[in-house]
Amino acid sequence: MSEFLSSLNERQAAAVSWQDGPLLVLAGPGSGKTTVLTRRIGRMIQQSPDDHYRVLGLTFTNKAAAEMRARIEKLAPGSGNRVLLTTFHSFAGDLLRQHGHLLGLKPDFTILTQDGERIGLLDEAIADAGRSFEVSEFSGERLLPLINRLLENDVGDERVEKIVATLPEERRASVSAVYRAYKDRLIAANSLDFPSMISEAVRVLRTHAAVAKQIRRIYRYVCVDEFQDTNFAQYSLLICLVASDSRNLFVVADDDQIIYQWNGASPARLEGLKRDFEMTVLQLPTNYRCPPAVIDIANKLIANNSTRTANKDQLLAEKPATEDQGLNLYHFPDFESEVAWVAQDISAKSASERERCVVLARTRKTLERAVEHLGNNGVTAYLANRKDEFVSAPLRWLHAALRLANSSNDREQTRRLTRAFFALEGLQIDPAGVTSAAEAFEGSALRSFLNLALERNELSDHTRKYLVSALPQLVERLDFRSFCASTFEWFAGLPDQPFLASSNDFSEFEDEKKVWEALVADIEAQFGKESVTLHMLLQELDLRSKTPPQPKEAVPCFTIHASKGMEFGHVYLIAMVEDQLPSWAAVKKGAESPEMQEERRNCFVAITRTEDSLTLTYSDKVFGWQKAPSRFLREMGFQV
Ligand SMILES: Nc1ncnc2c1ncn2[C@@H]1O[C@H](COP(=O)(O)OP(=O)(O)OP(=O)(O)O)[C@@H](O)[C@H]1O
Repeated sequence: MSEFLSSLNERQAAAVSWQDGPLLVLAGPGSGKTTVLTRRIGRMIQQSPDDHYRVLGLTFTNKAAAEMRARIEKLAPGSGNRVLLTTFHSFAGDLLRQHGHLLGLKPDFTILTQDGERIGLLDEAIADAGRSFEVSEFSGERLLPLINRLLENDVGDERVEKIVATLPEERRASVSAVYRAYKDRLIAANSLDFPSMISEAVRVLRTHAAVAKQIRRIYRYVCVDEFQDTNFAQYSLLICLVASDSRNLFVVADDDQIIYQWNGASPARLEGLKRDFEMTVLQLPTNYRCPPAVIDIANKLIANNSTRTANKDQLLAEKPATEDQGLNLYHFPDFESEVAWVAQDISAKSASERERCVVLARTRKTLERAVEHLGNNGVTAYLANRKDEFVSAPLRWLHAALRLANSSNDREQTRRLTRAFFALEGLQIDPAGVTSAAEAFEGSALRSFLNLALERNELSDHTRKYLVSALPQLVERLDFRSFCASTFEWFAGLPDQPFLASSNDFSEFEDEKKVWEALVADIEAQFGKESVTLHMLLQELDLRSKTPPQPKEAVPCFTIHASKGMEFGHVYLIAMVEDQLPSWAAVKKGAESPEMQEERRNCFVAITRTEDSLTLTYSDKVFGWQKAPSRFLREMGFQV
């Protein structure tokens, strides 16, 4: 038997052996979906040494892409140049760097990562559209969610008015005009936001058949992990990428794990996929992760959702039952005693078992209490905080300098550069002065910054030397690698400033330096070091979270969304009350609402992270409010 099939069950082996045509692997948590996806890619590459086609694997997070790359490299060493494992956004970014000129984009386009920047542009688009809006009702801030939805749903200009049909007629035309103007503004500013990266990539492929044909020739096989999370624009991209004659699309998905409905994911997408690609469906019901008692309550819970795929197989536990079943439910008078107990229970475990624990909850607010109680019991806890931008002054300086080298007189980046410089050197350089000098000086804000800084007598020798040698590396030669190295040397040589070391400007520096190095290494591994240009580096950095890795010995406290795709020895799912899980919003929408079904899937995802034991807790009072036990506890078969 091939090494790619060893220890797999019959259905998993069938999925790994699948060669041509469309296959949907529809399976529950812990059933080996990621395993079969990576093994199939490894097998295909290894068994076709004389072929040149590439396999494209699309994921939602860079973490998942990196993990799959590592797994495939282990299975089929040296396969790197025949596989592209990347996120939808990174793929779209790469496509637009190469072909965006067909839409008027330059390869060094900027990604707008902050809502503030997008709102500013949208306000300008409202003015461009020449509509007389009442500002309070029709501001960029108010319109942004609607624009997001239109972009995420790949709504063409001609369909906008139908989509917003509930608005009065005059407003419909206005939304349509602003939508068009916003997209034009983005292109004119040589920038994109996250949703428009996907929709513009779709536009290139739809309007330029030769480009689509070339991509389909290179990537003869397309695979998607966690397909259930795709929004409509991502699905449209997929349709453009898969050749309609061969339909070599391999998708793994679980409709019971759709928890991004608010981001455009929908149970209907899987139905559309089956219909559009005439997918063969293969189910993998065997669960290798959870104890049988957990599988039992998971099956009972999810059976209450009415929008599931018809005929979906129940999960079957592969693990044998143990005496204690690995399942507990505890009830407390109030939330404080609940989290205090959880913290004590975790702290009483051995160090090695503690490392296998996780605390899960629907909201961060409840997790913050758990972190505090764990700390009181001498246990370090880790509450992941998604970070889209660096916050320490050294990294802010580095990032702003690189961004300015890429878009030479950007006011916002100039402002960030001068603020970071003040934190590092204690010297105030007026950003408006830099911008106006740049306008007179070939447009380079970095060059004008250098000139203005060098005029200042207060500049330390160490910093003067750095600026004189390093900034020209960047401005004249775009040698960002030497610039980064010189910058880190400059940071290391800055005089100790103990009063600053504890301030927010510096406290995260060491962590952020490691994150920077890891991100750059990851980007270079994905694209090949020599191919990474400055604008590519910046765009890819914008697509990646700046969150530092979890300290090894810390107990993670995750929202359910953050725990997706992971597994833990001991799971503590806390605050199992109405208004928490299910959320207040879902309770308001009603028992049969799509929101309530999504909450049930959240609960399903949470409990199926369990490898050995699941502990559910709830209390009568949460944050001072009387709360009823979660309806999901009853649905799982508990008497509450
Ligand atoms: N045939 C098998 N024999 C033994 N263990 C297996 C087998 N298939 C998968 N596993 C194990 O089951 C666990 C879950 O596998 P994997 O992470 O691939 O599942 P998944 O379906 O992607 O899960 P989720 O949907 O929750 O992300 C892993 O620890 C994996 O090693």
